[in-house]
Amino acid sequence: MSQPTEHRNENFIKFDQVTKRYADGTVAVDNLTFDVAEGELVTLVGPSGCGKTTTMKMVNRLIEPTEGRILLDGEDIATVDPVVLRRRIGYVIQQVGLFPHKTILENTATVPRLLGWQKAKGRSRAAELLELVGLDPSVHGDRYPDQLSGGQRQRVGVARALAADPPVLLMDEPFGAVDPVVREHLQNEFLRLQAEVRKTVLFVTHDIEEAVRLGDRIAVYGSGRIEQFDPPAKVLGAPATPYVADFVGADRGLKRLSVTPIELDDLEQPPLVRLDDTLARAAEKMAADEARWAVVLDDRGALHGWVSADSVNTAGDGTVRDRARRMDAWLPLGAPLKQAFSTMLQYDAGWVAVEEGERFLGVLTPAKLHEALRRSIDAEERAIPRSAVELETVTDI
Ligand SMILES: Nc1ncnc2c1ncn2[C@@H]1O[C@H](COP(=O)(O)OP(=O)(O)OP(=O)(O)O)[C@@H](O)[C@H]1O
Repeated sequence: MSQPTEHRNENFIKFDQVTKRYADGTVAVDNLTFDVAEGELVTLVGPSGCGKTTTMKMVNRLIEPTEGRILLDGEDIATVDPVVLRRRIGYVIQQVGLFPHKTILENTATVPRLLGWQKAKGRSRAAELLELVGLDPSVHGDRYPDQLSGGQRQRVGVARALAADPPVLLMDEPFGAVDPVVREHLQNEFLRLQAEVRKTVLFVTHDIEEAVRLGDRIAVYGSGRIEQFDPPAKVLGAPATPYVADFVGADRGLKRLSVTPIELDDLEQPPLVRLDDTLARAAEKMAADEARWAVVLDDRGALHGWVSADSVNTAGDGTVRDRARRMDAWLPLGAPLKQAFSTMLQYDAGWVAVEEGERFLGVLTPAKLHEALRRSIDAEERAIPRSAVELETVTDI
């Protein structure tokens, strides 16, 4: 199902000077030009009435442009029969529109059945899809839509849109009607799913947090126009216009936490001791670094926990194993800073260990996290690597 990225078409969906003027004269979309790469997830974000839905519905020809062309994989969609076109495009909307008198399995198999698949093949494909979106077909498959929660119904909507394996997905506020906790859950699941199926996705939302979390790139809409079309970190770090800065909000520094990865240069290197080291040896290492604690690694070099200088100094003979405390707060390199921050809070810890595979790389402290965030903003504005940013002052927390 996945597309080989090396052959990725950089303009899989192409908007070429597209304008939509409704009969009453409203210009919903004004001379829009942008490209979406194959396998890319682009979020369209902006206030109500700015033209996001109109943009999206022109792709599956529910709305026809007044001027300009839209190309899908090089083909002008105006020349394609809309019914044929829509088979290549999955469509997920907020009010999922499941058939109330059909079971979940039958609902999911709707498109394969329309395409003339055998019933058994359609059902097995539907079961596969339900599993993919996190619903157990043996539990939920024979239920009816009103026997599912709102979040579960949205998942069925996604499964149904994927059923005929279309290369393109259009999603119009698909998670807009569920509460924030369920929404975050659905977003994470959708990201996991997208990593697997690699569809080319246009995703409409009015929620900047959602746009940032999901998009490979974000199109920030003003009235009928795109004000900025960039990756999330760039939109947050270097808003192209005062309008975008205002739209992404004063707390954009905070939002950046979720799109800024932990890098090797962000890590501190506390003294390292092994479980089998003697306490005397551990005390020596910490004294040499004037450190109040050391990270404890197990025999394989993976994180075991930590040991404090106090507990080592006051002990007699023995090994670190006797005094070490377990520490489960660790993250992989590249995890977002936001995850590091919430892990620190969850474990009430002054640091988190960062690993690659099972190899311990160093620790991230609150001061380093703050520094990484400041560097990333500066780096984005000046288009230089984060490690190249010189900070004038670094606040110790
Ligand atoms: N059929 C129509 N006739 C006239 N004007 C329309 C029609 N459909 C939409 N519009 C207008 O076009 C503009 C863009 O609408 P659109 O639905 O694309 O916006 P949107 O960004 O998706 O908004 P929302 O987030 O509220 O769904 C709005 O001013 C809207 O009132």
